[in-house]
Amino acid sequence: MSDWRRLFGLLRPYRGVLALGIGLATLVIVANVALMALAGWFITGMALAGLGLGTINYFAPAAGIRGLAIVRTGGRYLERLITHDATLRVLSTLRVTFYARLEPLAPAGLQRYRGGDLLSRMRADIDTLDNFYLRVIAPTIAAALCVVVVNAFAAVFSPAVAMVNVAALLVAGILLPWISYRTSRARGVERRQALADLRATVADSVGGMGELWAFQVTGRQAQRIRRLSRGLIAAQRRDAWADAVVNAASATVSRLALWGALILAIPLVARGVIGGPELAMLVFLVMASFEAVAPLPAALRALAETKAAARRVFEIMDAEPAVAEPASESAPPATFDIVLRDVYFRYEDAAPWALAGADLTLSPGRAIGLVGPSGAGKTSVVNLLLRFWPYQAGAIEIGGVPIERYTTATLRQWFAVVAQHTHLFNATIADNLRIAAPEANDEQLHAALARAGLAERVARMPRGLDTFVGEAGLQLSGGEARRLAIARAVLKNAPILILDEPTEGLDPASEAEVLAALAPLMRRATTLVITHRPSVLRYVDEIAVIEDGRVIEQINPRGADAADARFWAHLRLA
Ligand SMILES: Nc1ncnc2c1ncn2[C@@H]1O[C@H](COP(=O)(O)OP(=O)(O)OP(=O)(O)O)[C@@H](O)[C@H]1O
Repeated sequence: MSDWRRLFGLLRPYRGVLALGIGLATLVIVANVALMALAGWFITGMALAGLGLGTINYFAPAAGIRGLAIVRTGGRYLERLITHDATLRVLSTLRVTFYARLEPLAPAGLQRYRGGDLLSRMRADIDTLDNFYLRVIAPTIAAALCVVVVNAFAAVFSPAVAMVNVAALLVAGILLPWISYRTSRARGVERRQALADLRATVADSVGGMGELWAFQVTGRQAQRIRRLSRGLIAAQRRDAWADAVVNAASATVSRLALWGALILAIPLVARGVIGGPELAMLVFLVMASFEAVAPLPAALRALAETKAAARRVFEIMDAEPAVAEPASESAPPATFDIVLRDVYFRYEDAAPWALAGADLTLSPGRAIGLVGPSGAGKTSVVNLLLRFWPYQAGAIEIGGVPIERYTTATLRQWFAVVAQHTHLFNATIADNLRIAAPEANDEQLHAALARAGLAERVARMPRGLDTFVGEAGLQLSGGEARRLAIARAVLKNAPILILDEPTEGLDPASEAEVLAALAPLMRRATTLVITHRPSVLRYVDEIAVIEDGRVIEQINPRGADAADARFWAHLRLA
């Protein structure tokens, strides 16, 4: 479906209100033209009456002028109120739909977009789409209707004046805007892209400010931002110039139309076909009628910009999630044992295999430690279990059922994950914990913190559970952030527990506390622990060694030889 049809589709539910908005916009312009024409007629009539060249009843026209002024002001107010309200509704629906489509794309489908770029699409591009109705559709239809009404009225007095006026309006309203559109179309795309690049770079720089200072490259980054900013300003300047030229040309055409009307209408007065007041009325009408086409150059330019924004928004909305959801679900498994059988997986088509024939079995109530060198495929196993990515061959089953038979929402309910890099939201400790259990009361939150060994630390904070953790949890130490993540897992109390380096960043005493807290959870769940630490591996029932995407060995860490240092050396833990 073309982008334009989709944009019209978005407006469809509000078509009644939007049509009313166009009706009001037309009424406002017609009232304005009528006001000017009537004023011209009235002043001339009064002047002639004052010279004794006729009589005039000034009550009716004076009342008409007042009435038209009221219609113009009231109509404009109502039109703005109605159309902006409807447009904002369209945009808020679109924003919600966009987010709903964005969410399932994470993380696989969003890898190639920069965070700032996505934000830009969601905010600025969607905002730009309000142009479609407010700056493109409404003014164009209103202009067309006005040109017909106003010139039909002018034709009653002089068809020739009406024809000249229509021709001038077509030049000012269609030909000039079209030339402007042709020249600005490419620039619209270029400017959107320049703006998105600038936003993404600024967002990136703010996020990585610490690194930029540490490596002393703030100057280089500032230069980059300056360069992008200059590019954007240059594009905006070119637009402003194009605007100025079109506006000047349009003003010239309107003055020529005025002269044309005078040249054609004066002989009519001389021949007695129309009176002096009608001449003034026609001239004012011609002059005022250009108000109808004044927004059209901007409308066509907005069209280019709207199209570019719509493409960027629809690109995300059309992207298919990397993993497909099943049409119907299997019943939940009776047990949560997990089997990976000869699994082959790579992140992209041409990329090397991250898992190449991986086999692994996990049983309920038992913990498996997954060890192996960096890049061996440990995190990839977790990515597949959570269905963040689809795998290319082999099978992964939970309780004997292939994981593809469950929706991602159902499947992920069964997992509690303490990831290597847990994201903490810039919110309170309580908010961060309730991600795992939205209904949990404060008592349950305190209990979970106690089990993660964080209760005392939180109790010492003046605002306790309501303490803000800062951007990405920056106001907590690495160890505290990790324990908060563990408290989340405690709260979720899921049948499958994934621990990715759960004690990284903790001193030996805290590590022992956290492991003691995790031990009861591990006994209840099917547990996979990724770690490099022998201290953690002492808590698992089995160690699986993974290398180059394959599990090459499964060993018992509690066997007799585990007392020997050579056993651990053999695992080559970093
Ligand atoms: N998101 C990704 N996109 C593309 N390739 C990836 C991605 N994540 C990992 N890889 C690649 O897949 C391979 C396996 O990575 P994985 O993260 O599973 O290793 P790992 O054993 O967990 O390593 P580490 O111990 O360093 O975390 C690596 O070659 C890595 O470069």
